[in-house]
Amino acid sequence: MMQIEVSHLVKEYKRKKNPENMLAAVGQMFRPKYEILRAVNDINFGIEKGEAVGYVGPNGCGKSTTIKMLSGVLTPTSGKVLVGGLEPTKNRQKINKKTGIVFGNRSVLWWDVPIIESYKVLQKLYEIPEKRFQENLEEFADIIGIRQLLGVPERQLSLGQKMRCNIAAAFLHDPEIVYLDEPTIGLDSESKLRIREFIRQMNEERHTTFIVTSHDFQDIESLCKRIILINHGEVVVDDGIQKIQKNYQSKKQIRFEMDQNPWLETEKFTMDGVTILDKTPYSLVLECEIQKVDAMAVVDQVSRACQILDISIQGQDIESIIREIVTEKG
Ligand SMILES: Nc1ncnc2c1ncn2[C@@H]1O[C@H](COP(=O)(O)OP(=O)(O)OP(=O)(O)O)[C@@H](O)[C@H]1O
Repeated sequence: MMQIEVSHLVKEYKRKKNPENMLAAVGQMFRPKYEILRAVNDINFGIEKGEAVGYVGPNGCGKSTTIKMLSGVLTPTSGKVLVGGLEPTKNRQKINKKTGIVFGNRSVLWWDVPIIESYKVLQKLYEIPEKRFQENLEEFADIIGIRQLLGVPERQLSLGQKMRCNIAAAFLHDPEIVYLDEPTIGLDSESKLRIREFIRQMNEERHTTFIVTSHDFQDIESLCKRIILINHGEVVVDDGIQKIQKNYQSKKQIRFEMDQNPWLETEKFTMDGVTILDKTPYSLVLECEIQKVDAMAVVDQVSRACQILDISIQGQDIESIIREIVTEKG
């Protein structure tokens, strides 16, 4: 059995129609008109225990709506969600104990009491045995770097410190599944790295399942092996990152170091499907369309015109592949 099972999931929101003009706006005050927005439209996927999945897509595509249904905050309009075999909306307490949620732009800690006091409140709320609480605290303190922060109220912490304390808070009750919503948004690179390292460790050592929604593809690439791409409330791609990179790649970059650059004065490369991205007297960076031209044929062409000193070939990064898929299908 999958740990998370989503089948034919649909969520519709009923919302007031935006008036087209002033007159309509006045009319709306007396007799409001509503429209139905289908934010999630027949979504299906399964996630196994211990998987780390990137749940990505453009603004407003339905990511948060899905996560809210997985955590039991929202009831689906139709379709089914099962988390550990339970329907989240009907088992809120059990689901809460199994899961943790981290919002990059929201805190679950109290503003003006020391972090440790907030943690103790969570300990009571989640009924965490004292021994386990202390063990977790001890383990997290160094990995995510919060030892010195435990006695400080949240209001005195920097954004990065605050976020690290919030992440640790989400793991105190040994959740089996953790939803991360933009976990590193707005953070400095040191905090980003620390947070990613901590999450990776939880995934590897405790087999915690992760669903990560983030617009930062470094989060996704460093944490997840699989991506579910959503657009307009539907799953567009659901596959391993490496497979997506292999199957959807449309371009490659080739960088040459050379004794002298024969294309220095020209704007165009001599082969169809190849564009010059950058050039100096001793280097040339080309972009090749995979469908049109073979990278080795390009290397061959360059080697006829000059002496190549070094070559590196780079595939497209996952962010630009995802962007292309969204533009093509959207
Ligand atoms: N409470 C609500 N009432 C009405 N419409 C809503 C509500 N919440 C979300 N929506 C709409 O549903 C759609 C999906 O929103 P959702 O928040 O799930 O997107 P998202 O993928 O999480 O976006 P983002 O990347 O910007 O966080 C959007 O068009 C949004 O305007």
